Amino acid sequence: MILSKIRTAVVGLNMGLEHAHAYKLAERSELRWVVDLDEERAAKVAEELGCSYTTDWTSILDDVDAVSLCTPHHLHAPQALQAIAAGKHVLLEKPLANSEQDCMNVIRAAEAKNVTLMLAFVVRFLPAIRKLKEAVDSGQYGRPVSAQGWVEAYLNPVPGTWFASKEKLGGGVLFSHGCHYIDILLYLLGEPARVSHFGTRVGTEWMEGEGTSHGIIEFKSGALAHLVSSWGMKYKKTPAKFQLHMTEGMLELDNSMWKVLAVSKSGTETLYERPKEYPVRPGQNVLFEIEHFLESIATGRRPETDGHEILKSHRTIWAMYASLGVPVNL
Ligand SMILES: NC(=O)C1=CN([C@@H]2O[C@H](COP(=O)(O)OP(=O)(O)OC[C@H]3O[C@@H](n4cnc5c(N)ncnc54)[C@H](OP(=O)(O)O)[C@@H]3O)[C@@H](O)[C@H]2O)C=CC1
Ligand SMILES: O=C1CO[C@H](CO)[C@@H](O)[C@@H]1O
Repeated sequence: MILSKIRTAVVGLNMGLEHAHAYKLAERSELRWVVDLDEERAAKVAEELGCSYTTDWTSILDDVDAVSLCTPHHLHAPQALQAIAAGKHVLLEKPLANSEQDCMNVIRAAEAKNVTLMLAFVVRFLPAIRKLKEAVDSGQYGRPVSAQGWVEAYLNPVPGTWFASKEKLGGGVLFSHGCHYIDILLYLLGEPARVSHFGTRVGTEWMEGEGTSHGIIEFKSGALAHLVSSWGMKYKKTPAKFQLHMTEGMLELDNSMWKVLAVSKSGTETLYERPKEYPVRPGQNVLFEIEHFLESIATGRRPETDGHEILKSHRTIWAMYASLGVPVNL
């Protein structure tokens, strides 16, 4: 079905604030509602963006075509199922759900209702990541040998919240934050073959899941990847976010995620840098994924980060957790 303007709503207004700004920027969307349990917050955002607000997201389903769910992880599956049952297209913040069974339930429900289900893996849609993919696939730099990624941050302790609960978060920092780079690694390097993982709570004892994670993936191609994810690195400032060493060169993503360098026998080349038309403004980073979601709805095409695609990277993480440092065959 081709809709002229897709009527949208955003539920949960912390990360969801970015979605709301992006829906406001996107031509295909008419942002109609913002929803948060905190009425004052919802009212403030609604006033800024010129839409309606409520604290009860289920009351607006008749008035929208699509909804972004930007709520705590343990609510993703039940809320997605409810929105899908009402025939709404869903852009779900990561993760899809905290268990494989819940993931499958959401995927099957969306297929049965013939609605678009997309996972909001914002990093995947950044132009720099597209450029990295193009460079890897071009063959110009040879074959992937070794990738290193760093997802290092410091999270102010929030004990007693859903973030601190392993059950509600669905794991630790790897599942909640490193997941972006597990997705990128699979996107760039293909099918994983074996994984291994260590996690620690040292320095992040306020949370039940691991606050620092070291994971290794061996790909079917033979390439290796090492990902460090952490919410406990108060003083670390990495110059690079991601490096991929190839047989004929090296590709590097900088910490802003808006610059890609290539090093090869012909020297160092900037493959991509943030252009002037992408100023830093609220909603800009997620605009690419929001536009992909709206286009998928309008055209009926499968979104790139649909449930099946994302379940592959969730399974990789679950296998890493199961490995406890010992390689586990996937
Ligand atoms: N891709 C990215 O870069 C990021 C993604 N995220 C993802 O976004 C999602 C939300 O995370 P985050 O924003 O950090 O979480 P927060 O807990 O900070 O914000 C969630 C918001 O949702 C509200 N909320 C909770 N339940 C409901 C409900 N039933 N109806 C309406 N509003 C509700 C909360 O209200 P209240 O506080 O009153 O409970 C809160 O304002 C997660 O899936 C997370 O993984 C988060 C950060 C970055
Ligand atoms: O990328 C991200 C940034 O950090 C958040 C936590 O503060 C994560 O949940 C999120 O996925």
